[in-house]
Amino acid sequence: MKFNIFRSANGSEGGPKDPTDVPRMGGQVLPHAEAERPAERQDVEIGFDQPAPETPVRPATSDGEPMGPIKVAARDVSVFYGDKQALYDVSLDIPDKTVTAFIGPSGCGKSTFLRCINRMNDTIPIARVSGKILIDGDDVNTRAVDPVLLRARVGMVFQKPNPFPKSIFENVAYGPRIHGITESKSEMEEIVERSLKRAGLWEEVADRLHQPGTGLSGGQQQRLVIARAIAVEPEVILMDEPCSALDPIATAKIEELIDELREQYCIVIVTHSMAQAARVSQRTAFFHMGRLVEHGPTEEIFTNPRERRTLDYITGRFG
Ligand SMILES: Nc1ncnc2c1ncn2[C@@H]1O[C@H](COP(=O)(O)OP(=O)(O)OP(=O)(O)O)[C@@H](O)[C@H]1O
Repeated sequence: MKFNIFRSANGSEGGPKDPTDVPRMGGQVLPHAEAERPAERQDVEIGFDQPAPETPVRPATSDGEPMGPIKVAARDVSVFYGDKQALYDVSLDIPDKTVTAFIGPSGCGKSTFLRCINRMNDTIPIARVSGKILIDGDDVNTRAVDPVLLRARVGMVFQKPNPFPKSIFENVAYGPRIHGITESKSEMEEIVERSLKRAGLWEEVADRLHQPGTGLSGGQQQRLVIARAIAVEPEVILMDEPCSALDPIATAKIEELIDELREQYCIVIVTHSMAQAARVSQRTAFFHMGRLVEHGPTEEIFTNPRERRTLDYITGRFG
């Protein structure tokens, strides 16, 4: 099922049922003040006469492994926090069915750019975004797009696992229920089972679905959060340092899962770990001081970067 992220002409949403009584973003419950911020704040009118990029299948890796068509296209994206500019004219094509890693020193704008993709920057009162983010050619920064529906289409996984204080079952069923994906009990059970299986968690929780999600280990909680995101059938999954709070074994499981999920989704991961970027991604984008310095097949970025700054960063000279 593909969500229609656009509001209908009368202002109601064009997608599935979207109750406004439960503020949430990327599957995460939000304080009301944040969730109720007007969606229109970020609308931008910037000249953009380039069409959405063509979507040929082209190599993702230097040895020619194919990648999917372009899913997310960013054009001249800048972000300001008050008077301070955090991101400068970032243009980047992000392919489908591929893992793209964002790397760069602390404060270079990786998370800021990630949050542009599902309009999470809307939740930061002083943030202002200009430029275009297109998903399958649709500009996400227009009045017509409902950010809540957008965030179902573009799921997000955070650094710290954030299951709801509900049962394992309810954590996963929550999204499909509020989006009106199904009202049938048996269908919901199927969705929950399928999502937990895809997230590699089913075997570990099948016999305790009605126990609290918060009772799971950190790594299991992170896979539960991924199952929750998957349950609403997103097209893009954004991960902001998803393993930084996990031990090496839990990290390995999440990395394995990311590798499996890329067959189906466009995945973008922010990571501080160069080794992780090398292990899980096929494409890498290197940011420095708010600018996208270079991007390309991960292997090329790590073995033969074009820019001196990239070389210095990956060899540990700064960062
Ligand atoms: N909510 C905010 N309010 C004000 N400034 C912010 C906010 N979020 C980020 N910034 C600033 O924007 C810049 C980019 O921050 P961002 O978090 O995107 O970088 P990052 O590369 O993801 O860093 P890290 O790797 O440390 O998470 C930094 O200078 C940061 O201080």
